[in-house]
Amino acid sequence: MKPKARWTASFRYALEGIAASLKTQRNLRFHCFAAVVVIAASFYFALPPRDIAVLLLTIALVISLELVNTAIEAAVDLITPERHPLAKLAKDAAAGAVLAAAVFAVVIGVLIFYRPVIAWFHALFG
Ligand SMILES: Nc1ncnc2c1ncn2[C@@H]1O[C@H](COP(=O)(O)OP(=O)(O)OP(=O)(O)O)[C@@H](O)[C@H]1O
Repeated sequence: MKPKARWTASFRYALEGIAASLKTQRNLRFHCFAAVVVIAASFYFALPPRDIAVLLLTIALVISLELVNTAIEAAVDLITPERHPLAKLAKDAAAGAVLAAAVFAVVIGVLIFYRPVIAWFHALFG
């Protein structure tokens, strides 16, 4: 395969992975929806580029970990249909990684949006 065709195929497979994960993983759909809301809010509140960059990085981290979590779940299910403590550890640790990133994402969101939202409320309701 030519290098360009190989690159195109890899890109297509990656998009297929994202599409398949979106179809099967409700949490991933929720995180993508939350990401769209956060990005829209960051433009609405005219946040400085550095804050938007931090939010984008945080969103990328959560969504990427959600995709890795999906991959680990699939790999574990492929390896063993039986209950095994290591299978549990793999799935729970992967889910824990998503949870840790999501909790810190909420903290980062509060830190960044706190002032503009308070100012917005003051402007609206005096
Ligand atoms: N093969 C297994 N051996 C031991 N424990 C398992 C195994 N498969 C799943 N579990 C336990 O059950 C939990 C739920 O697993 P499941 O495969 O249903 O994924 P999930 O967390 O429901 O993810 P999702 O709903 O996003 O697919 C895991 O977090 C783990 O604690």
